[in-house]
Amino acid sequence: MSSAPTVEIAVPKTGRKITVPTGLFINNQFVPSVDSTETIECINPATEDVIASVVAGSAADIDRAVAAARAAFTTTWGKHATGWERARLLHRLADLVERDAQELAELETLNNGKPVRIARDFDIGDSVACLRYYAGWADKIAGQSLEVDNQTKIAFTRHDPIGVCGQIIPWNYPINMWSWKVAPALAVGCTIVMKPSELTPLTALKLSELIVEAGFPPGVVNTVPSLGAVGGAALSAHLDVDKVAFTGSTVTGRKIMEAAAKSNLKKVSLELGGKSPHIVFESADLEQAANWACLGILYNTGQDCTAGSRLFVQESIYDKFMAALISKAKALVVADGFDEKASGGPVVSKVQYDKIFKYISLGKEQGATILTGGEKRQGKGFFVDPTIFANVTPEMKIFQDEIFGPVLSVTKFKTEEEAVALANNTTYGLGAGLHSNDANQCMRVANELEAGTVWVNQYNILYNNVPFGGKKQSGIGRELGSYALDEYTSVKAVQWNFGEKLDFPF
Ligand SMILES: NC(=O)C1=CN([C@@H]2O[C@H](COP(=O)(O)OP(=O)(O)OC[C@H]3O[C@@H](n4cnc5c(N)ncnc54)[C@H](O)[C@@H]3O)[C@@H](O)[C@H]2O)C=CC1
Ligand code: BAL
Repeated sequence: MSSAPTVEIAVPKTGRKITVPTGLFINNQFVPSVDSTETIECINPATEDVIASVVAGSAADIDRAVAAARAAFTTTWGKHATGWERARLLHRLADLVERDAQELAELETLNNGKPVRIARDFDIGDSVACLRYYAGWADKIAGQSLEVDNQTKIAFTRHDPIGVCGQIIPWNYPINMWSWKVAPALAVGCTIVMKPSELTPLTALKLSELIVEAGFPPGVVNTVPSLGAVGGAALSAHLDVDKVAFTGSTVTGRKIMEAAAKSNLKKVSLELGGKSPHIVFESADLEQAANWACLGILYNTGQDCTAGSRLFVQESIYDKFMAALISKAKALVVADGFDEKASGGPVVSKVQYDKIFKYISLGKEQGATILTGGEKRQGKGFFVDPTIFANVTPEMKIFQDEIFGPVLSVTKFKTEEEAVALANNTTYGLGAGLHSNDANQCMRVANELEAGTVWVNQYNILYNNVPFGGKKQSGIGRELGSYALDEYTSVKAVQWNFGEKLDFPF
C-alpha cells in the first residue's frame, strides 16, 4: 500500500486521531487522480466545519479503476478464487471491521452526523453480520442439473459472477450501504468499483485500507470518490462495466438506467426513494404502535428510504394515539452525534436541511396542521426537530414527495378499505407497516399493500437473510438474502450431448 496521500482527523469529543486516505483506491494502492485537481470537502453536519478534503475522481479515474477491476476478475478473482477462499477473506474483513468498529463509528459520525452509539451498534454491527452472512454463501453458489433426455443428454446451469460491478452508494448509511453492496458481490466472485457519496466518502476510504489488510488481491475492490454527475455517470455509461448497483434518489436511478440502456445494457439494480405508509388500526397496542411510528420516521433523523413518513390512524383511537405519539416524539434527543444522550443527529447537509424546511413551509402553506416541531434552531449545525403534521390530504406535497427528514404526515381514516387506498396512493412502493391485533386484518392488509416490505406490528426492522427492495418507482431488484446473489450472477446453461447422433440434412 502506498503511504500517500492521507489526512489526520482529530475527533473533537473523544480525542482520537484518525488517519484517513484521501486519494483514489485502485489496485490496493491509494493514488492521486490521473487528471483531476478538484477536491471534495467533507463537512461535519453538527458543526458545519470542514473535516477533510478528498480527491474528486474523474471519468479517467473511473476508467483506470474499471481496468483494475477487469484485470482482477480475469486473473485472481472471478472464477479464479474458490468459494472457500472468497469466504475466508470476507470473514477476515468482517473481523477487521468489528475490530475497528469504534473508530469507524466516530468517523461516520463526524462525516454523517448520526450518533456514534447507533453507528457502532447498528450500522456497523449489521455490516459485520452482512459480511459474515455472505461469507457463508460464497462456497454455496450452485446451479441446477436438468433432465432433458434420459439417454443421451443433460443440461446444467452455472451461476457465474457477472463481472465488474459499479456500486454507487448514498450518504444516509455510508458503511451499511457499502457492506450491502460489497458483500454479495465479493461472495459470488465479482470485482468492484465503489463510488461513495460525495457527502460521506471518508468511511469508504477507511474501509479500503481493510480490504488490503484482509488480503484481497489488488483490483478486487476499488474506491473512487467522485461527484455523482462525474464518477457515477461514468460508471453507469461505462462499456466495460457489467452491472451497476445503486442506492439513492429515484431521479438519479432513472439517469443510471438511461445510461445503462444507452451504453452496453449492463444489468442494473436500483434501491430508490419511498413515501412509506404506516397504518394504525383501532385494535392495535397503541403504546407499541406509537413507539414503532416514532422509530419509523425518526430513526436516522428520517433520512431513510423506508421512513414511515405517512401515518394513517383510525378515527376511533385517533386522539388517544396522537397524544402518545406526540409526547414520545418530543422526548427524542436530537443533538451532536458525540453526545451520549443523542438518539438523532443533524441531517447530513445544508442542501438536505433546506429541502426539509422547504417542505415544512409547503405543509403549512397547503393547510396541514403542525402539532410539534417545524421551527429552526439557532446556532450551527443542520438540526431538525421531530415535526408532525396532522390533517394531511393526498393532494399535498408533504403527502406525495419524499422529504428524507424527520417530518411525519398524519391522516385520519375510518375504514380498512380507506386506509389501504390512502396507503397505496403513491408512486413509490418500498416499505409499509401496519399495527393491528386482528390477525385476519393483518394478513388481508399485508396482501393489499403495494410495497417490497410490509412490517406487521413493527417497523423498519431488517435482517441480512430477508430480501429488501422496492415496487413501483422505489426500485428494481433485491438486496440482502439469497435474492441479492441473483443480482450479481449470470446464469449459463450448459447443454451436453453424450450420445445423440445428428442426421444431416435434417
Ligand atoms: N433511497 C435512499 O436511500 C436515498 C434517497 N435519497 C433521496 O435523494 C434525495 C437527494 O439526495 P442526493 O444525495 O442528491 O441523492 P442522489 O441519488 O443524487 O445520490 C446518491 C448517489 O448517487 C450519485 N449520483 C448522483 N448523480 C448521479 C448520476 N447522474 N449518475 C450516477 N450517480 C449519481 C451520488 O454521487 C451518490 O453517490 C434525498 O433528499 C432523498 O430524498 C438520497 C440518498 C439515499
Ligand atoms: N434503511 C435501508 C436503506 C436505506 O435507507 O437506504
